[in-house]
Amino acid sequence: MITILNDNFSQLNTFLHEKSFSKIFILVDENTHEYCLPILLGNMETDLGFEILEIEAGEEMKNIQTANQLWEILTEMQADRKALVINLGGGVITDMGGFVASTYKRGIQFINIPTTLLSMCDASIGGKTGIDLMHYKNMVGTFAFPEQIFIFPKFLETLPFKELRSGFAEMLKHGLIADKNHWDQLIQIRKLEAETVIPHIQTSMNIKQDVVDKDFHEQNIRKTLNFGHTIGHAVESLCLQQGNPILHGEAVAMGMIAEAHLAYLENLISEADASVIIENVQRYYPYLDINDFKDEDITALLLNDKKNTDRKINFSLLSGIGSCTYDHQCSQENILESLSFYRKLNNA
Ligand SMILES: NC(=O)c1ccc[n+]([C@@H]2O[C@H](COP(=O)([O-])OP(=O)(O)OC[C@H]3O[C@@H](n4cnc5c(N)ncnc54)[C@H](O)[C@@H]3O)[C@@H](O)[C@H]2O)c1
Ligand SMILES: O=C(O)C(=O)C[C@@H](O)[C@H](O)[C@H](O)COP(=O)(O)O
Ligand SMILES: [Zn+2]
Repeated sequence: MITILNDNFSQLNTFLHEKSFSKIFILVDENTHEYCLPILLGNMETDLGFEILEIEAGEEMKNIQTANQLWEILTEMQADRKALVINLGGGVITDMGGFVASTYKRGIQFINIPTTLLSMCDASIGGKTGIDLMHYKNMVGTFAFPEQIFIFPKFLETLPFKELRSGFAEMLKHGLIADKNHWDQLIQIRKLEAETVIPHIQTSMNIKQDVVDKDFHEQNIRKTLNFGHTIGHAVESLCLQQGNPILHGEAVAMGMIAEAHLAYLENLISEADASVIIENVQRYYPYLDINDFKDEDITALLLNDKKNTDRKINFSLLSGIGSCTYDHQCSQENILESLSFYRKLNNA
């Protein structure tokens, strides 16, 4: 269940009061420790004891070493099966905290309190938890629902612009795959800031939740939430491998541009729709230089995508603005042409 919190966090307090947890473990990174934890602790009313678990910020921390440290700390602190993990942070924290909680002692309960735009609209919802393996994105993980998701949009007031823009990419994706009206509303936004995006969070969350409700384990329609991610994750992985990580939403924005062109090449959308999508995504995101990446290296990562079957790359591609297909296999020629198209945008 998703709840938008009042200023005094009363719904969270009721939740903590009604359940019989033994202890609370609050997972934060260094930034959510500084900016969000004081707000949570200032409003949280409970007799339960709590501990703060802090990790460094960033995608590079979303790995087995961090998970192992957290499992060890929970063990040393004698967290039992009635302990509650509160994930207070962005997608790295909700992915990591959900993964650690859903595997520790074969699963303890956790809640998500997302603090980035990306985690409010996307990562905190839907129960995908996980960590990266080497530079491969989200290769190890679980499907595990949080007990609750509590949204407090005012957390966005301290979020850096680049992070806000990263989350906006997933919102644009939600519009493109499922709701043209949402897309149309979003592209009216001239200046990305907390104030201009907050009114659109609820719609974006609902789109994600609706898709997940229909297909929790990603057997069919949930694959549409991966639009932009087949190429986007490959590029994000290569940047991670080089020790030069980019933000997830930046990779998704790049991936949506390349995959919009790919949908056109595969005769799924018109050239006019592809142009509208590409031009609008470009308005928000600076060009991401992929010239250092060879086609073979990108293709090798595409061949490891989680949506693949029988060694075939299954794309989730738009069939219009507001609709999306999945399990679409493209010609190798068109895949390479979509990368080449993206590279040329630099000089356009
Ligand atoms: N599970 C899913 O369904 C899902 C969906 C989308 C993305 N993801 C994953 O989410 C991750 C990206 O999430 P993200 O963009 O939230 O990144 P993130 O968790 O790294 O947070 C971004 C940055 O913002 C800081 N921050 C967070 N809240 C803040 C606040 N209120 N004020 C100031 N600083 C704050 C963080 O410390 C961090 O430096 C990726 O690993 C991606 O793969 C998962
Ligand atoms: O929830 C989903 O399903 C998504 O695909 C949402 C994506 O935005 C998100 O990045 C997700 O973590 C990608 O999942 P993956 O299975 O491709 O790793
Ligand atoms: Zn994503």
